[in-house]
Amino acid sequence: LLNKFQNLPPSPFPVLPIIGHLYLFKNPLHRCLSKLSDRYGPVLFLQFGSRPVLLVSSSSAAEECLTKNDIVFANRPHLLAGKHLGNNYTNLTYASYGDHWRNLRRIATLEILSLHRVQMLSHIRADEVRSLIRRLLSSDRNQVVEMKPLFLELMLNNMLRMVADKRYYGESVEDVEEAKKVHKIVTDGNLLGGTSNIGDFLPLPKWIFGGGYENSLIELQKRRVSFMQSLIDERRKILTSDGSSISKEKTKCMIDVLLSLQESDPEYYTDEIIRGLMQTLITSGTDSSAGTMEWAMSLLLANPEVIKKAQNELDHCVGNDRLVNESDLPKLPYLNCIIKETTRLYPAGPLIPHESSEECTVAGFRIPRGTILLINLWAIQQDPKLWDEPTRFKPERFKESEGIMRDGFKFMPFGSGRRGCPSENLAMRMLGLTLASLIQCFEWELGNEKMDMIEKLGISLCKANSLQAKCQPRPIMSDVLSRI
Ligand code: HEM
Repeated sequence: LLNKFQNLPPSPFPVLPIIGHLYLFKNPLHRCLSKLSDRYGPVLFLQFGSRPVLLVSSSSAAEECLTKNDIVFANRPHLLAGKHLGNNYTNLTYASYGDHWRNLRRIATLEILSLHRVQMLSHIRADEVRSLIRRLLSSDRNQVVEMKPLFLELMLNNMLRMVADKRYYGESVEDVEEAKKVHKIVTDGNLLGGTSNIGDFLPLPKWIFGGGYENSLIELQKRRVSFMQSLIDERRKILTSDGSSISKEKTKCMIDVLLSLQESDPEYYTDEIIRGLMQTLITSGTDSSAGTMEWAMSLLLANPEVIKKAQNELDHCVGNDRLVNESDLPKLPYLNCIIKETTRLYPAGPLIPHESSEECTVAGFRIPRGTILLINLWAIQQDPKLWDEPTRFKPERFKESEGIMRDGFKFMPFGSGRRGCPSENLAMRMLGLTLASLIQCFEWELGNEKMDMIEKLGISLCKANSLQAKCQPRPIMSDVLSRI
């Protein structure tokens, strides 16, 4: 009644004192919130403890938020993780909309993730995929391979080589102790960054809730800062060893580019800014891409006819006398449909978080300033009103669509608007090349009798239990495989 009077969107009843609607929530949150929307409507007003939340689960309301109200909703919610891991909300992912965020976003898109630079570093991705293939070739034919760590290490090597020209996993890693340290920094980051912290929503003293969590964040951030700084120092030493200035021609990785910018504008491009950008790319880039790879392979193993079709496409368009490469990807529309269908069912960011900086209206309702917006992308991408057999894995449904990873506001795994993912191009290359290579080179089967598709929502939407698979080199590719 009160909501109606204030023209707020409907709310499930009752709203309890202090905890609000928190009593309704279970993991995984995107599924639970989707059920609430089915029951109470696609535009809901919730109380996460003391914080007001607008939950949007229809494509038309999402469109309104990300077009007409895109600037109003271009902030991120301030949560404890962003305070510590996001360097007091100053990192690209966590920063509020404004000049600072715009600058970081410009540097990321123009200097680091531009088409040109991503293209220039394609040899890194090709190298790392070859290294993964060698690891799979060296495993015993009947051995069950756990895929999750392989994908995580692949994506980490990709990102760390792009960022710092260093690899930490797999073959030819010199310092094993250092590699272990890096692994721990990343996995702790995924764990803590993805933990929901009740203390963010309840106005209770820290010593009751969240004290231990906050201490872990602070301790992790110390380790991260010291690791990132050591990489910067190392690159600075290499680049300036001949006493000359850092010209653009000398730059091999992202830190180099940022250090060359630091030479011309030391006040803005401080080491702190460089560390923040490094950290953002490594944390946003690895878990999301590795998780999506694992979902894609799981769906393929559960649907062997789809692998066959993709193999036919590869044999036809690329052949069997060389490995697939990134420039083949536009010629592989069925592979593209597989990636789309994977990210439809398992979007890495199933609940996209924004926050309103002023009052606005959505679906005719009044949305107060400071409201957290959660767009339930997972629910929208499986909305039975928009999708035929929404829960089925059917890559063919994207047959008529073009290469782009968007279909209005009903399919947008990389988000949309100002805060949309700046790295779609890089992610699609990493996913496309890895998946294509695994399909081209191996026959796959499940490693255990039955596969589960249980979801776990951490920093991104991951498979709770690692995919177990068996693979055999395809005889038709034996010549190529003997040379890599
Ligand atoms: C399968 C892979 C990926 C998916 C599905 C994905 C998806 C997303 C989504 C849904 C968002 C939020 C959009 C919004 O708030 O409206 C996002 C933001 C972001 N992504 Fe990605 N992403 C992927 C890979 C990557 C990679 C590889 C990088 C970097 C190397 C990256 C960097 C970022 C950053 C920095 C943001 C925050 C941008 C901002 O707040 O301005 N992502 N991504």
